[in-house]
Amino acid sequence: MEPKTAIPVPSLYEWAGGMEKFEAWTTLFYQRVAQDAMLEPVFRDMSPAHAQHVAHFVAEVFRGPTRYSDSEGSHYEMIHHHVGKYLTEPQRQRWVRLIQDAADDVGMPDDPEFRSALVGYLEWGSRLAVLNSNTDTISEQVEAPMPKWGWGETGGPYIP
Ligand code: HEM
Repeated sequence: MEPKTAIPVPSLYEWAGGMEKFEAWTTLFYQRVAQDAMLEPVFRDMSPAHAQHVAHFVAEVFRGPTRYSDSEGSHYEMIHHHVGKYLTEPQRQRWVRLIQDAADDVGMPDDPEFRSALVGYLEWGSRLAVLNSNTDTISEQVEAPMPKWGWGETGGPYIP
């Protein structure tokens, strides 16, 4: 019997379609945020580079290139952007809803394994953002490493 060849498991970044896909996703999302009655006031003063920075941050967490931490920020700085913003649970839920709709509309992979990992990350990250926003101090170390996210319990995409 032929031994099974091990197929390397792609990173979430690779499976999603690379940086262009992340940038298209967050660009569409923040265009919609700017038109959303609940979230527009929260993001009214965001920088023109905001959508790109969030794309590069999540791409790096999903094991893509280290563009965010090389030149745009760090995990500590990302947390710092949320501190003292006093975000609410309804705002978080709206953020999660809109970013998932944008994932559908830019054609992010919709297989169960990828979406399980994506939703898990968005729930985790958005809840931390709300927690951090409701304090005025950061307990995280300045040199804290970027988080890393993987496939979780499913272990990888379904490859027949
Ligand atoms: C996985 C979840 C999240 C990630 C990865 C994330 C990431 C980021 C990053 C990278 C920045 C800095 C952007 C820049 O450099 O311009 C930022 C800023 C910010 N985020 Fe988040 N964020 C998340 C969740 C949320 C949620 C749920 C909210 C609100 C409901 C929120 C509100 C904000 C605000 C208000 C800023 C500052 C905008 C400004 O510059 O005025 N974030 N976030």
